[in-house]
Amino acid sequence: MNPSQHAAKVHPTTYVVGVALAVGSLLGLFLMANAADPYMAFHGLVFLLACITGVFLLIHKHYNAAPLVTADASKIEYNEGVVKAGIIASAFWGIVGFLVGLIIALQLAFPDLNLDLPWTTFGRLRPVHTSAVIFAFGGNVLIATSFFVVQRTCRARLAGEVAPWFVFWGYQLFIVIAASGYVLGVTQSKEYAEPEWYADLWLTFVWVVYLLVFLGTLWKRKEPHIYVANWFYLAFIVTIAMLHIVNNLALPVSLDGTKSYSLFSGVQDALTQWWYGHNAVGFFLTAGFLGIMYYFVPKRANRPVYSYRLSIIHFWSLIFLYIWAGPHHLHYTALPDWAQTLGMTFSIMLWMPSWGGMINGLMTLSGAWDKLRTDPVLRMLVVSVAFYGMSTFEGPLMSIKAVNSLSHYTDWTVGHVHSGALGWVAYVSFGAMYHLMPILWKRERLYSLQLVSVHFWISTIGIVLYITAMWVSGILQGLMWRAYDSLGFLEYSFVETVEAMHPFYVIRAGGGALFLIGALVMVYNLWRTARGDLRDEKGQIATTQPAAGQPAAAPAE
Ligand code: HEM
Ligand code: HEM
Ligand SMILES: [Cu+2]
Repeated sequence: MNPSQHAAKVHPTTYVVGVALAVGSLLGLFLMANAADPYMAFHGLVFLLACITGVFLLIHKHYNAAPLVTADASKIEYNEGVVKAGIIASAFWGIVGFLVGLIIALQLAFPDLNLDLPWTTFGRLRPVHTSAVIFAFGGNVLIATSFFVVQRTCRARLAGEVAPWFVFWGYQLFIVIAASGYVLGVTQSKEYAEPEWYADLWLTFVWVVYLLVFLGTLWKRKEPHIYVANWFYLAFIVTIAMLHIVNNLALPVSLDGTKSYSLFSGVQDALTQWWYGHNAVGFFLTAGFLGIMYYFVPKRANRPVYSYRLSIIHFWSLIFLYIWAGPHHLHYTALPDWAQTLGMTFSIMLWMPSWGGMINGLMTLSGAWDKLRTDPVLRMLVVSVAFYGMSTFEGPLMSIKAVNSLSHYTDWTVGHVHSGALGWVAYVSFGAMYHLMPILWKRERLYSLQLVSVHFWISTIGIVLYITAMWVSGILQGLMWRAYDSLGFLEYSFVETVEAMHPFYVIRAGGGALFLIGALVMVYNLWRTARGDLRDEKGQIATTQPAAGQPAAAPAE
């Protein structure tokens, strides 16, 4: 089959998607014209524009389709375009998310920065930050790496041609609708599940297609064995679908308005929400990123996984234990006491499988520790695993009711979150992005390993400033709240405790700024790599890739 023959043949799914996009455009137009509130009208417009763009992309793809069968039939043509798009989106949303994080950190230190406008207040920007970093940055990293890893480890091209692109663009549309909604004040007020019912429905649809693409690729595999990274990715995709659907069960007030009411109320609502919230940590921020660890750490170190048996044991115990630990977010609330104790017990047990994963990741470097000296990308990956170990030690500690009575509601929690988020999630993502960049853009190596080192050190100092400031401020805050004088009166008024936090909030913002600068250095390095530039690390002169025949610079890995 030659390219022209291929381009002439229209795959039936192309028609189906084309018709769906046309219907979607009409729906968007209808909502724009008939919405019950201006926010729905705006989101109708966004949906309309997205569908029209989709039609153009479909037509473009049809006429520019690359031939799927190459001269060498034994070579598998991996779908790398969508992985590339995912990496670019990750870099973009990462910068947005870190920047908004820095802005809200500055707002806590200097409240005037709320600007007295509804759209720019802390309350609206905070969910923009959490969703941008977790779902937009983290989500795109997970989609991109899972699409890459499942193809390579199954030795099969990604299932579907339009479907993976639908997952990618559909997910970006969800992010835009969610974030613009927050700024306008559209929220159902469930932490990490703020988007309203229509955005939730859209995400459900996109997510099911994601699951089908992933399963379809596993199905086509030429490798009899399913590599452990895929187990973690699959657990992440399936469980997130379940959590998302149950926690978002709600009744919209009308089909053309944004507002809805949750099906749950009172303590049932709280329990469902934190079953969701905790397992979003367990399956989005942990299982998914463990999938990344299990592929990229062995690859980068060029060593096999330390223990395959340990990976299976810790996989099953991790997913079994995580799902019960949610009540540790509801200590000393109206939740029955036995449920709180159950949550605490499972959280403490969770320490073991978590450290099983950490040990497996770290010990994979046995015999390759020297590479840490020369390869800053591997260093980033290893430090991420160490942070994973640290935050999964701190978590079980904080779940103990006596400890939680001090830590709950304080900045200690925020510090715990960011040692996991910055140290583990972001670092393992950066490592994977650095590793993938030269492979996807067919470059000999990264533009500059020295710049990776610069990124590593700037952001490590940033993380340390962030989490130490939060430990001190959190414990100080907790102690001030519970201090009584000799007559039994509270020692401090609330505003005094707020004032005491100020210096730590300034330090945290400084740490966040360093983290953001580090990420900007990374984006620069990735961009130069994509362009094909190489930095001569000694002479510091930028050159382009060496021509054929010329000796290539020695790769540092
Ligand atoms: C430049 C980097 C970052 C800065 C300056 C920053 C700053 C902040 C601030 C100021 C808050 C609000 C804390 C409060 O309400 O008291 C926050 C919350 C949060 N951030 Fe970040 N952040 C950064 C990066 C990240 C990343 C990379 C992630 C995840 C991958 C993340 C996840 C979260 C989460 C989950 C919360 C909610 C915490 C809670 O409710 O306890 N952040 N962040
Ligand atoms: C064994 C593992 C872990 C356990 C047992 C655990 C336990 C806890 C506990 C007890 C809290 C405080 C609840 C409260 O007082 O409100 C908490 C909060 C949190 N943890 Fe962990 N943690 C673990 C690992 C992680 C990791 C690896 C991450 C991130 C990648 C993470 C992200 C969070 C977030 C985002 C919150 C804040 C939720 C909120 O209030 O908005 N945790 N965790
Ligand atoms: Cu939790």
